[in-house]
Amino acid sequence: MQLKNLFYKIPLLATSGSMDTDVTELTMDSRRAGLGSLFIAVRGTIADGHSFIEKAIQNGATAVLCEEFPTELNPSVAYVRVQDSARTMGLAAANFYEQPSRKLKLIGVTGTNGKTSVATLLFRLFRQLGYRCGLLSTVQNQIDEEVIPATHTTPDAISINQLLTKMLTHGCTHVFMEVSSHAVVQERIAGLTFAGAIFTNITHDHLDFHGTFDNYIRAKKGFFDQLPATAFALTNVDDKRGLVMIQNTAARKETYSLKTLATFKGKLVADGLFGLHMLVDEREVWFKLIGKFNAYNLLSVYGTAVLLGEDSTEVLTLLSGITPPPGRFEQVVSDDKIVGIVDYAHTPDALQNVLETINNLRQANDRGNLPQVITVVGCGGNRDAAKRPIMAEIACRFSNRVILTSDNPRNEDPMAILEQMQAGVPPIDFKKTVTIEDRHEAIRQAVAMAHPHDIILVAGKGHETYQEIKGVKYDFDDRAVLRSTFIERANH
Ligand SMILES: CC(=O)N[C@H]1[C@@H](OP(=O)(O)OP(=O)(O)OC[C@H]2O[C@@H](n3ccc(=O)[nH]c3=O)[C@H](O)[C@@H]2O)O[C@H](CO)[C@@H](O)[C@@H]1O[C@H](C)C(=O)N[C@@H](C)C(=O)N[C@H](CCC(=O)O)C(=O)O
Ligand SMILES: Nc1ncnc2c1ncn2[C@@H]1O[C@H](COP(=O)(O)OP(=O)(O)OP(=O)(O)O)[C@@H](O)[C@H]1O
Ligand SMILES: N[C@H](CCC[C@H](N)C(=O)O)C(=O)O
Ligand SMILES: [Mg+2]
Repeated sequence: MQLKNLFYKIPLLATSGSMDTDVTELTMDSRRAGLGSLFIAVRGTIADGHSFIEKAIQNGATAVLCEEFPTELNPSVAYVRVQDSARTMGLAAANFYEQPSRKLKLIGVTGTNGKTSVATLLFRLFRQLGYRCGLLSTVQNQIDEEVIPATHTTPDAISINQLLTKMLTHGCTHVFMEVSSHAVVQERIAGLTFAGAIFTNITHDHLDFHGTFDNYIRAKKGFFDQLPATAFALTNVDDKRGLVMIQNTAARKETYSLKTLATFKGKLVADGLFGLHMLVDEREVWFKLIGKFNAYNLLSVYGTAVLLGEDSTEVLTLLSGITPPPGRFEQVVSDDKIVGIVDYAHTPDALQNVLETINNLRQANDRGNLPQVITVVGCGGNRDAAKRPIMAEIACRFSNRVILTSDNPRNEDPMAILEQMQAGVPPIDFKKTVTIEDRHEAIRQAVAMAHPHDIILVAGKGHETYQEIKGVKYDFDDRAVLRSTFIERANH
């Protein structure tokens, strides 16, 4: 595609060289530039893409998109200067791939918790309704049957447009994607045309990246502010910030609630290990998902399907048979009936929700004793440090025993993270808390502490199959470790 077509309707500040230059691919990484590439220089959190312009040209880039021209311009290269190269990258990627998001129904899900759950439920529901669908999620990307590993919750703008194009080629009509707050701030969704957007909730997370809670709210709201008038914006009005999200959107405003009047109204009748018993728009339904938070997820999925024109009865019938995504309240039970629960709760709110759910589900034995709740939990390195003591305190408040351990320490010292967690343990709970850096050993100890019918919550990693330490991803799967430890126990 010629540069001038690539920048169709995109405001440019200056150009140098020929706008007829042919561009064969887009890249924001000089190491990936090849012959005919347009290299997009983005200012990142660690490096400044502008310092790699020369490298990209050496690797074959024939055009450069940047916010500042290099002091020396190469006469055989075309340069384009813009106000914001990350945003322009999104707009240009949409032009380059001929606006794939406009050719299908793209639904974005944002919120601190529940994005993967809602996007995956929608994907599964719409496949059962007979559509070919795409999914962009933390767990994996999917083009109908085909699974493509995910590196991010929301990929970069070039990858999104490439994936959408592939989805179109495979005949997909609906795509469900998670929109992380990082993605909004870094303009990974610029240039996409959404048919609908969903807000789940907002609580403490990622303050390392956003600085303040207000900035974090603004980031999420930024998604709704960008929506076109043709889209719908479906928000959870039971969340304190639910209405703030849609305050300035041009999209059609729709709401869901378990507590108050809303476009889609639900009521929780009962929840237990069987799942959820709800009234949805006055109709009685049983779902297989566990925990009150999933009542919200299901209601938003139902609302979205109805807003997309699906028959409400068929939607409820299909939804009642749907199972949760991997690593979300996933149960691994030992032969002697110790209940292991692996859950991706990695924020204070999610941890509290999942532990409250577990506490509500506990049933006393014949002698009137309640089973113990043993929680194994850690907090990620190079991520929000403020949540560490809070999560430790929550684990203590809702558990009989707590084992603090590692969860992707990344480039931080694992013991330093654990010390920050320990700072949140109230003195009264010192006795029931231990710290075991090695996650495998931590799970082993939890199993050793457990009696039949006790519940072991292993929180934070869910579907993850690795433990990331100093840039290396070691194989690690909470579910597999629980299973093998249960077998070891049975053999002793
Ligand atoms: C903090 C963060 O979001 N970082 C993302 C960001 O990287 P960055 O700003 O650090 O990039 P950088 O290393 O400073 O480099 C700046 C630019 O120079 C370029 N470069 C760099 C080196 C070189 O030799 N040549 C070159 O061209 C880079 O390609 C980049 O364009 O832009 C990159 C490209 O899009 C992302 O891969 C990267 O995600 C990192 C790996 C990451 O871990 N991100 C996490 C925090 C994240 O985004 N998480 C959210 C989910 C959160 C949630 O769900 O709760 C997500 O959407 O996944
Ligand atoms: N609607 C919800 N409200 C609160 N907590 C939830 C909700 N849905 C799921 N959770 C909890 O949060 C955890 C993560 O859920 P999920 O993976 O769906 O969230 P996410 O928003 O995709 O997370 P991430 O930011 O890592 O992509 C679940 O394992 C569960 O414990
Ligand atoms: N999408 C989140 C996932 C956190 C999962 C947890 N296991 C961790 O590594 O902190 C992030 O990248 O911050
Ligand atoms: Mg997710």
